[in-house]
Amino acid sequence: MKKVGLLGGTFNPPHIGHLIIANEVKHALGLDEVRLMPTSIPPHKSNPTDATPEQRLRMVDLAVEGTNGLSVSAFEVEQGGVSYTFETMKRLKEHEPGSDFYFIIGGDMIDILPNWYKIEELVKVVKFVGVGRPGTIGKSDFPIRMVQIPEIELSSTLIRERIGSNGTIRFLVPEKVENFIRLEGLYGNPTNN
Ligand SMILES: Nc1ncnc2c1ncn2[C@@H]1O[C@H](COP(=O)(O)OP(=O)(O)OP(=O)(O)O)[C@@H](O)[C@H]1O
Ligand SMILES: O=C(O)c1ccc[n+]([C@@H]2O[C@H](COP(=O)([O-])O)[C@@H](O)[C@H]2O)c1
Repeated sequence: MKKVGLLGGTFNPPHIGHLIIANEVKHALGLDEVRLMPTSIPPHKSNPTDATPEQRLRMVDLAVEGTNGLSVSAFEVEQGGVSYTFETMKRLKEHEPGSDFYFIIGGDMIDILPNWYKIEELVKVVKFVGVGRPGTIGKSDFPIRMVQIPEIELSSTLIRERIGSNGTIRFLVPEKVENFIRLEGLYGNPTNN
């Protein structure tokens, strides 16, 4: 079986924290690849109005460009609607019966896992892999394999706030993502710092 990691997220925008997580888990668990998979409509947060699903997908594409073993999955964006992980995994497993999926989540998601759609059934069809995140508890009664990573206090929220206040986002997002944000004029005032 091919060992495939999935890092689902809103990626509004993707930041280096996402890349660190994906790469650390890939190496720690010896996965064949990790796919970053942007949601269409995220289930547990308000639907972003500042970037379209296609723009978020494009930014993830740029973020993984040239990386070894990291790629992007357009599966949820193409499906449309609310991206419930249970539904996604059911369909993905049908598409790829030869793959074993590892769904990667950060501490904030671990904390709200009991509220996920059909979680009791979901934990039976997918292996959850957890990573710590500053400011979260990151513990669960559900089976989650924890991977130790160098934790980073970085979020898409911080990136959006920095751009909005004309602050620097240099090194916090891949250079190509920053260029795209500026070109498209996303998140308010594109920074020149
Ligand atoms: N700094 C981080 N440390 C650990 N996990 C993270 C980090 N940033 C994001 N994640 C995890 O990556 C996945 C996708 O995150 P998402 O795209 O929602 O980014 P975010 O930074 O949490 O966004 P926002 O600030 O808009 O809520 C989630 O499982 C989240 O827990
Ligand atoms: O299926 C659910 O109920 C569910 C609830 C919250 C989050 N998720 C998934 O977890 C991933 C990270 O979510 P988010 O909100 O941090 O972008 C993303 O792939 C979501 O679809 C899934």
